[in-house]
Amino acid sequence: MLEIAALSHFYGKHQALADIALGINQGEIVAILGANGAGKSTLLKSIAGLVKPAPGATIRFHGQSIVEPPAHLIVERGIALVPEGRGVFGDLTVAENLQLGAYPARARAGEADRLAMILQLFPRLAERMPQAVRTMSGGEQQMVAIGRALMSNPLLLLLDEPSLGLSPLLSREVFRALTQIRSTGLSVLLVEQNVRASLDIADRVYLIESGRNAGSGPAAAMKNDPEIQRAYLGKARVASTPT
Ligand SMILES: Nc1ncnc2c1ncn2[C@@H]1O[C@H](COP(=O)(O)OP(=O)(O)OP(=O)(O)O)[C@@H](O)[C@H]1O
Repeated sequence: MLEIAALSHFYGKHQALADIALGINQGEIVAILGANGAGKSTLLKSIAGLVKPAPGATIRFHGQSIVEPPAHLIVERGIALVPEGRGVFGDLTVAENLQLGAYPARARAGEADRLAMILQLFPRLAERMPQAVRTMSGGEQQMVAIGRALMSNPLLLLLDEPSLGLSPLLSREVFRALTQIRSTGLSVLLVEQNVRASLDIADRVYLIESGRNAGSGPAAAMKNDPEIQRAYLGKARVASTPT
């Protein structure tokens, strides 16, 4: 459903992405792993139309190019970004934030059903519809942010560090929700510093180093890869020959 080739991006003279290639199929969770500054957020922003790729890039969604359209038209095609730091409106209530998510034309049909699905996904939001979002915990705010993105009726959800700053309990709730979202047929592109949890829920993984593709494969295989374990899961390298 999403195909990316030759994606580069420059911030002034600094090249944040260099020739990235990536694909996502319908109903998949794909995780992007990489060190701080590797270019993961820039990749998500490029897909969402918030930063423009260098000339020559291909980004196709359901066969149509999304390199040119502005961000609000990319939302209309069915791509929703939950940015790092969530981007919720703190002074507005949970209900108002969710309602704002339903602004695209594609979200008008079935809005009530979608809201019901989101409240089933995150029952604690149902209890707090009139509460101002700034008075909620970080995890609850993340649920609002994901719920608001889902209100736009997306086909692909882009998530930037959804578990950042959350307690282990709330992180688990968010990751469980992502697997439920996948079961409805949506695709998820996930950038996460919680590598273990993302390998547990992802179908496939791409590694990015200094803005370049550095490997990819099924999450299950990646979990057992000694290099991944050493670089991302904090496991010491085991000597291959006894001394
Ligand atoms: N607006 C900007 N202007 C200039 N340089 C930027 C800008 N945004 C990001 N960069 C630089 O581009 C590179 C990639 O940044 P990006 O935020 O995409 O990385 P990341 O992998 O998401 O990092 P992190 O895990 O720390 O969030 C970094 O070197 C960063 O300093």
